[in-house]
Amino acid sequence: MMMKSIKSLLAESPNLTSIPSTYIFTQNIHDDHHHHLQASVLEHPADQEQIPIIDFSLLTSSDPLQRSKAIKDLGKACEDWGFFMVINHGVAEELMDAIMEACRGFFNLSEEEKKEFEGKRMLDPIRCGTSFNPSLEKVFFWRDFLKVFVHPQFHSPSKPPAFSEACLEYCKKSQEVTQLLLEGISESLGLEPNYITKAMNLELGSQMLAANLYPPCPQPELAMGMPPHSDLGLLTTLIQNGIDGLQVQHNGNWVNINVIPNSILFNIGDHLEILSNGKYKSVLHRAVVNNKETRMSIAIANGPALEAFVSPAPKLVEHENHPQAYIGMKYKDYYQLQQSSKLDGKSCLDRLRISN
Ligand SMILES: O=C(O)CCC(=O)C(=O)O
Ligand SMILES: [Fe+2]
Repeated sequence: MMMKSIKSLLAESPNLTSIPSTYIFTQNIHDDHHHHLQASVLEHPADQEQIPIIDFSLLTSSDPLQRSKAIKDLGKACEDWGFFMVINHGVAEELMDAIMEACRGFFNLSEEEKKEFEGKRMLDPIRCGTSFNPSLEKVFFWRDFLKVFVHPQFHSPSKPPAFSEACLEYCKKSQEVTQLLLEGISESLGLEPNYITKAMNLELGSQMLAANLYPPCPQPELAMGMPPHSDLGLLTTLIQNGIDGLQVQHNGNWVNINVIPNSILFNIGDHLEILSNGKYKSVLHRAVVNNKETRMSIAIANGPALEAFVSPAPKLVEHENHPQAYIGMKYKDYYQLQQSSKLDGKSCLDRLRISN
């Protein structure tokens, strides 16, 4: 049976003042960062570092000097942070609003209607639920989700009616940006611009859209929207509904991400870490919750083809200085491993590390 969503939990107890004990995230109780989580999210300390901003229009510039500088900046952002905010990306604001509204519409369906999209198996193309993997978790996350495979085959829930068109269009447009970023990243690694596209067989690339809903939580300092994790795939695309809550780990600190309206966030996934032989690392990030407004985010995990075998690019493996640091694995096997495990830091990628 499907576990109760956060949405229905709140619908049944609209005056909830304390969260059920199964949502109390005690793992970090002695962690200062977590203790002061809420305060730091609301205060937005001005002196806090921020992730790099990439101006996409420079990356597509016809001026070779400007373009090569943009590629250098992109490489630096990947190396230093693994997370960056892209502006001037050309994806229309209306389109970003439309997909956000479509996802909100989905979450607003009745529990009965959503049942149809519950999805039981890992590779079911449409799957909605709550937390991450409730059957394995002792503590649940304050999050409902919808996951949809949108490439190479496009799938979409049939409800709400506007979902399919908004989703198709948004995925298509954001994919154009992702593709050019991956070409720039390829170049920044000293590889042919189309190396990643070819080696990962991106024509059949696996793209999974994950919509996250974080309703207001009466005790936000005790709960977690999404625990520290890295993403699978090459590059994740992330947008939100104007409400902050994402934190990224940088030099051992949790940094609040203040998202510039209408920008798109990107972050390095585990498979780019493998492909780059560890030069670009996937980054730990988490989502915190608040007690005022419903936060939504929409991620697209842009991965290799399910059948692609992912291992470090031979050009980036050097026996003396950069020995091969990860064993290769088929993307499909990694996907199934990750989705059927607990979401726990970089534990999945750790299994592929070679200790040199
Ligand atoms: O909600 C967020 O900002 C983060 C979501 C996320 O990390 C994910 O969907 O993988
Ligand atoms: Fe993530």
